[in-house]
Amino acid sequence: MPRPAPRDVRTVACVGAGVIGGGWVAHFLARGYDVRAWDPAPDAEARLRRLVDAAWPALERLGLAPGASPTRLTVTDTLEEAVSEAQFVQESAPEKLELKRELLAKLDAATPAGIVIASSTSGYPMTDMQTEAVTPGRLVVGHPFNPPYLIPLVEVVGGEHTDAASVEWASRFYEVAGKSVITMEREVPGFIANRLQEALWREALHMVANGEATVREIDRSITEGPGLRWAFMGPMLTFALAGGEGGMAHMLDHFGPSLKSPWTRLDAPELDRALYDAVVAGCEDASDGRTIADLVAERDQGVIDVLRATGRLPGTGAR
Ligand SMILES: NC(=O)C1=CN([C@@H]2O[C@H](COP(=O)(O)OP(=O)(O)OC[C@H]3O[C@@H](n4cnc5c(N)ncnc54)[C@H](O)[C@@H]3O)[C@@H](O)[C@H]2O)C=CC1
Ligand SMILES: C[N+](C)(C)CC(=O)CC(=O)[O-]
Repeated sequence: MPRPAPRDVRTVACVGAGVIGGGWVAHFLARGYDVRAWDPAPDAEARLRRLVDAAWPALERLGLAPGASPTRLTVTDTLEEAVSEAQFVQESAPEKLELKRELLAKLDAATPAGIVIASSTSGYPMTDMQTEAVTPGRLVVGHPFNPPYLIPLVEVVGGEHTDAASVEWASRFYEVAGKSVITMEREVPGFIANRLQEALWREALHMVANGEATVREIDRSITEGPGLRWAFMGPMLTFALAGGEGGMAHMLDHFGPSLKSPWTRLDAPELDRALYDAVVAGCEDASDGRTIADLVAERDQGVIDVLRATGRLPGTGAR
């Protein structure tokens, strides 16, 4: 099967169907693709269909592509059946390097020649994952954000043995499929957004471990503060405005020295039992009795509201 033009893709395979694989399945179904999914867990199909059913009301509110339907999902018994007729493959298996290496090699062997295979990895460079594949030139990273059916961004990057044409094809395909793409020129562990998120997360864990802030305060500090700005203006331009009429130059002259202040801690905290328990208990407390399903519905509505308010609601994806 030759590599189709991105616009001509009709069938997508999703391998690994947990939180992210399931989210990709929901996204591709809503965009009008036929989706073939495989996951080795015995309860995977029931879990996946529950996830799609829970996401569908939000996707209907956003607007479905013509012909989009959950009935266009086929869950297969084997990996080979999932990918044998796929025109694009999205891998979303657990974040374990050896597992990713073996799985990507299996996918490479089972997927028709030339078809692009993307990994959802949240941090491994493709160079480290493509070591066992016979044709690594078509393997790319396509890093999504949870839930992939609502958050537009995908970070796309190849490894040392990836063809530039595969990276370009994947970027174009994701755009056709309704995503907002950053195509990275070079590999950076954690890509762009996770490198930033992890810095914030690391400091949050330090604060919980040291009793400096509660989970609830940490979350409010973002949702009532910088998070409101970040939904439409990133941290760079936001800080340029901190320099008043002098813009970023004045901001750097004024606040640059504070980069060396003790707020910036470079080492990750030890994730020991006490910190683990404090973070889990803090999240339970901050949930105020809401279940995970309640929080998912609340998050989905919140993301839709923000996209709508900032004029970024995606189109229905008619191709
Ligand atoms: N959870 C998140 O917020 C995000 C996760 N990711 C990435 O997505 C990938 C999947 O993560 P999650 O969905 O969170 O994990 P998950 O644990 O929810 O799902 C993983 C799924 O993979 C299945 N699986 C296990 N072994 C497998 C194999 N050999 N082949 C295929 N599937 C297999 C499991 O049965 C499970 O359903 C990881 O690479 C992760 O780094 C990326 C962005 C966000
Ligand atoms: C927690 N995580 C590192 C797996 C998160 C991501 O990779 C992206 C996201 O959804 O924030």
